[in-house]
Amino acid sequence: MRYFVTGKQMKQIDQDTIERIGIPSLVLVERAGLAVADAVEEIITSGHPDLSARDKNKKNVRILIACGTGNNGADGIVVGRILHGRGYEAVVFLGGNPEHETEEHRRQQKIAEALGVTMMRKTEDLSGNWDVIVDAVFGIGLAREITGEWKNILEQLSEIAKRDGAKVVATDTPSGIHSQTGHVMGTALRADLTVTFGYGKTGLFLYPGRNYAGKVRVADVGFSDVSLERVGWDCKSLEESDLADLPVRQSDGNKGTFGKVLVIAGSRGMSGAAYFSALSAYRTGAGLVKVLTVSENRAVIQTQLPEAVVSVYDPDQITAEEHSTDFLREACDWADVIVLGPGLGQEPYVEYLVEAVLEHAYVPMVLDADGLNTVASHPYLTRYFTENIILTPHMGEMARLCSCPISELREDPVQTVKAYSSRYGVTCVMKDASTLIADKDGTVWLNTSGCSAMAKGGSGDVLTGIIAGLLARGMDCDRASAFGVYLHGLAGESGSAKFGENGVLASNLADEIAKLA
Ligand SMILES: NC(=O)C1=CN([C@@H]2O[C@H](COP(=O)(O)OP(=O)(O)OC[C@H]3O[C@@H](n4cnc5c(N)ncnc54)[C@H](OP(=O)(O)O)[C@@H]3O)[C@@H](O)[C@H]2O)[C@@H](O)CC1
Ligand SMILES: Nc1ncnc2c1ncn2[C@@H]1O[C@H](COP(=O)(O)OP(=O)(O)O)[C@@H](O)[C@H]1O
Ligand SMILES: [K+]
Repeated sequence: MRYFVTGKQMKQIDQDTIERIGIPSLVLVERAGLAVADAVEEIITSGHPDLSARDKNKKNVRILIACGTGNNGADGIVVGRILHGRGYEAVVFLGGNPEHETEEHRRQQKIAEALGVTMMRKTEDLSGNWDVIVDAVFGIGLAREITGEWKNILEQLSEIAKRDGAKVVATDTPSGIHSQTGHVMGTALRADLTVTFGYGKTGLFLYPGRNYAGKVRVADVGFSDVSLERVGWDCKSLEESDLADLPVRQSDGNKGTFGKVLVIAGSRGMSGAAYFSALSAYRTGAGLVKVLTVSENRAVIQTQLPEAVVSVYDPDQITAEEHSTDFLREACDWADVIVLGPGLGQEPYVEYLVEAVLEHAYVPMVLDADGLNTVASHPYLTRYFTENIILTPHMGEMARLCSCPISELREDPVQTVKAYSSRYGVTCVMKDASTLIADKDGTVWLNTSGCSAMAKGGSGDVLTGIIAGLLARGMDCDRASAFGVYLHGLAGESGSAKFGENGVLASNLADEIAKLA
């Protein structure tokens, strides 16, 4: 498990470390600079064939370290000094108003001067045929939109990096990226690698920040989890080692042991969504899957997925009259887990169907797609929400549920998803390129697996089935959601390795999940 923090929380952790624990600020700055210098040297000696060839003559390797006036800049001066000491042609550029420089910054300048490190303050032309540019302009202290001189400098560095083919290594955060939201604050410098200190910053894993950060490495520079516990964190994130926590399949289990999933999905002319959800629930390990759909879909589902039990209804018989939905009550009583919504459509009968299921279901339920759209257009249905419900909206559906534009949801996505789930006491999976999951207790999980291969029709239906399969295997709503999203992303990555990022189909995701879950 990894923990991500906001810039504000990281500042408090800095403070706690310095003031309560007693590690001097300058020691942290030294270790931060060392971690970046090591990363730069790794790129020089291994990552780049041209550079490793010239490694024999390190003086020919040209490194520009661009420093701001805060402690991010202080880290940068340390990077310059260490690389200078190791024999590289390291040039430290000091930008901004010297009067704003921090104490650590000034101390590091003195040390660098004493060791003969090349430092310059010119801003008009930073060209220099650089092999590596180290970005130490702004870290977690970035407080507002970047304008004026700094905007020019960052844009210049961007151009130079492109022109020279230089690798860019960001110190703590790519300058210009907001460490909490991932927003570009006026302009930002795109990195190949970001070496961030202590804990991942949420903004490095949310788009567009995730694109600017490149590969992210979290370096241990001396912070302790004691401070993290005192200060708190923003969100957590699963990693591969957490998969060991997936429920073990009992060797003496039967299909009842592994749970019965009821998939209420599909409409006239729309059977695919029901199929993908049902298939994925089976592929994730559910014992028995029943599809409840319109009569027209019976033949096609039975042919595509003979392993599923198929039960059908005539939509014309579903009305506001209570007894018209009695069959749904019986179906709900049978299930251990319910999936409600994929491909249901928006005809008027769907409102009665969704209401009846929400009212009569007492087991964990994944509410997706048209189930969500129905709730969005009939908000009174939220009165049936319980802690057993997982909502899986993509950003468009979330915008409908919250009655606000997507741009507003993205202003602070972690707060958006957290506010929704705590308002309604549900688990909310807000699907995006970086999916966020919030549980009713206010914990937010940020997913880092997956790739753009998953941006394709049917992919969301597969996720719904995966979460249902994990619920059927006995996981609780929060963990089934977080693990389901993580596994779904891993399936996307392994599907993409096989079929290429353009060629993956939803059915491939369902197949890949079989090996992962
Ligand atoms: N001991 C520690 O504290 C440790 C800190 N560490 C490192 O320090 C970093 C945090 O340092 P920090 O707090 O000094 O902030 P930083 O990111 O350098 O930026 C602040 C400067 O930028 C300026 N500024 C901000 N926004 C601006 C804008 N839009 N446009 C223009 N200027 C703007 C702001 O100016 P001001 O607002 O004062 O005018 C100020 O001068 C952290 O990311 C990590 O790298 C590690 O070494 C571990 C130990
Ligand atoms: N660029 C991306 N990177 C990672 N995951 C993505 C990306 N684009 C989409 N996804 C994932 O793919 C799924 C798409 O779901 P959804 O939009 O509901 O699809 P559908 O309705 O077609 O089934 C979501 O889980 C989403 O997080
Ligand atoms: K930076």
